[in-house]
Amino acid sequence: MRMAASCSPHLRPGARPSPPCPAQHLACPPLPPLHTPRGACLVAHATPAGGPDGPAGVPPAAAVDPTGSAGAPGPRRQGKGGAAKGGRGSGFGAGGRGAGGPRARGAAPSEISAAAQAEANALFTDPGPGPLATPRVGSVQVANLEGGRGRGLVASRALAAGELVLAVRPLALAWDDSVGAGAEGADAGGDAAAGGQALADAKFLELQRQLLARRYTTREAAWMQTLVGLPSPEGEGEGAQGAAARPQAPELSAGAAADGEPSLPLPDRLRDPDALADCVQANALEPDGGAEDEDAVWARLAAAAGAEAEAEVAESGSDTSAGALGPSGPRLGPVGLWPEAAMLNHSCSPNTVAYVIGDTLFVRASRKVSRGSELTVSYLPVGGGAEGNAAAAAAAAAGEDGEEGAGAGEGAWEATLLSPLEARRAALEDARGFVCRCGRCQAEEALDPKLRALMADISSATAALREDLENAMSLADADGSDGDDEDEAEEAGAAQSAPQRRGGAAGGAKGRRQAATDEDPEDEGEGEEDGEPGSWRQAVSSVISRAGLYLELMDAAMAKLRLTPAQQETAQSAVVPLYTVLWSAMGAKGEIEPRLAEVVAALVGGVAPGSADHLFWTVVARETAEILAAEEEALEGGAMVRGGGGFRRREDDRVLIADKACSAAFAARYGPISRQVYRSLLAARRDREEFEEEEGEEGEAVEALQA
Ligand SMILES: C[S@@+](CC[C@H](N)C(=O)[O-])C[C@H]1O[C@@H](n2cnc3c(N)ncnc32)[C@H](O)[C@@H]1O
Repeated sequence: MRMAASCSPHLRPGARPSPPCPAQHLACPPLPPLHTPRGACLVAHATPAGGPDGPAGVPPAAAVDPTGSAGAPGPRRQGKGGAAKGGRGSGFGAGGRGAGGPRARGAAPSEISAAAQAEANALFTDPGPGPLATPRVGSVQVANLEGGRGRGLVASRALAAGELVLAVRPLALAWDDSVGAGAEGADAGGDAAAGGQALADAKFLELQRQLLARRYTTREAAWMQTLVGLPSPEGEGEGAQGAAARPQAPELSAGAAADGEPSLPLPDRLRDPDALADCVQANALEPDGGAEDEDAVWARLAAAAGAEAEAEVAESGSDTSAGALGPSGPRLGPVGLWPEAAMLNHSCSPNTVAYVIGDTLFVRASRKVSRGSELTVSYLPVGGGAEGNAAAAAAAAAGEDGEEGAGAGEGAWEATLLSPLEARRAALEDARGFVCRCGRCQAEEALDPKLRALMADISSATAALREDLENAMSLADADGSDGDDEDEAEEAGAAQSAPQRRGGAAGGAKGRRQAATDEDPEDEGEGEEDGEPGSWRQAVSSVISRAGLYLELMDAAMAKLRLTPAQQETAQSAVVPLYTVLWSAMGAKGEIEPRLAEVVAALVGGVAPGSADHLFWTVVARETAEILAAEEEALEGGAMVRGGGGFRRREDDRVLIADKACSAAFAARYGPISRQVYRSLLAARRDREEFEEEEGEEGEAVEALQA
């Protein structure tokens, strides 16, 4: 069933209502069957505890031997196939109720919750190294898994979304800026993909150099002994037999302080260059988001600046330790070897999120995980449009083209979690030498071949549509600079939000708010909608129409089939990139479809909850809902609905729902942060976006003057 397509109002306080939408108006795309008028899935699209891999890809507790010795495989637990009660989004209210949260024997739940919240808040409010200084290991252990995946991390008790799994230090860590030569290579020739590969290669070499050069404690050396390498071309070493023969991993503990002096060299088996390269390739992790965690870094810098100001007022001249974070925001492109995290296997629908702050890798459960279930991380980027934002913003600040910046950061991976099965498998096989057998891959493998073919078609069509949209926007820029159609081009520029200009697929709400405010009601005639043949507006409209047609096709194909929830989710995630192109195209025309942002947020959150991309889209959906509410209020005071013992405006409900989804995404990534911290993170994001846009405009003005 499809929700009634709604028209995209032109958002401008005081504007007249948009004309009714003609039935065939493809700017109002069919939304996926998951998002029916029931709509509940937008905030609580349930996934079985432990994520989609719970029933399909993770051995049941009986098949996991938490002592580390291989156990006889037990019967596979079947997923219920239905929606788990209180799925994602329902377990974390602001203030960290944390029903399944940490419980220490004898301690009252409220005290634990307060402690968990204080710890989560400290990451954003403590000006010093605080939460970064002490490595920690949550309720997890290494276990031998069935299915040729070797060892993995399993939950030693039920975990709530947002619970800390690991906060650990690396044995080697490289950044974009730590490989000057590689970065130069990346710039050379202007080929973003080749540049991205050169940069990735330089960082992998840098990791090997660091591992060879450093000294190890006994425990660190034991970790290095146990890490796997890539399977040999002859197929020896890894796979089912190799997996059974892997040495037992050292105790998973944060007791690094008791390790003694690092005095040992790299273990002999890794002094062979091929073995070392294979080990790094199999175990290095590129944390989520393509940069140091942006929210945490900016919040910690602000906290440090506040502390410094206070100290100055008190004339104490105290050291705030802010220098450890670097003076200018997040560092880009981390890739590192965190040995404890190297026990995490990959899933295309992971149940943890891993991000880096300073050199500490934080891994948090991003869904509920049942006791004995495997914890998984994604080795692939999410691909929802948020990756590379920091890179592109930095490039823009340095006066470079944001899109190239993003491309350079992403070039190493050709597939993302939002690519179809074949592309994900090929990428993992190429880069990591294994065939992914996660729950999502298995669900997708079992899909009707015709549906899979359509998903593949849509994936290639999306790339073409994205290119067409980029060309249309260049046309708009050219029109503007020619002075022929300056207002339109300006509007198009404003309608593309900062993330979109940076090369992300998304158009944020703020840009459209700007476009809507700038728009003159008298300019709204149908004739101007699509412009003259060959105009950028017509090209954008064509992108919207074609995207709409593909969505219709997908909708029709899915309606014919009886899909399990896991199959439905994986099929729909394949159209997310198409939705993001559609969103950008509509944004370019100053149009807004709030359901579209909600759907993308929900689908990205279904695949990779707590990821930078998930947060990004929930923020966009929330801002969009706010804009809509403001618009409704300006127009007519808003439609009133009964509820909560009185009447409320319907649009306020939409804001509440979007806010709930957004705060759940933040809680999945950062733990049970307080409402106050959540709000300040949102405000800081908005400030940064505005600042970056201003910087961009200033940069353009300077360029124009220079020209
Ligand atoms: C970083 S290690 C993870 C820990 C590893 N299982 C071990 O025993 O050391 C990466 C290796 O785990 C295996 N692996 C990880 N995710 C997998 C998946 N989804 N499907 C199959 N094998 C996987 C592959 O052999 C891969 O090279």
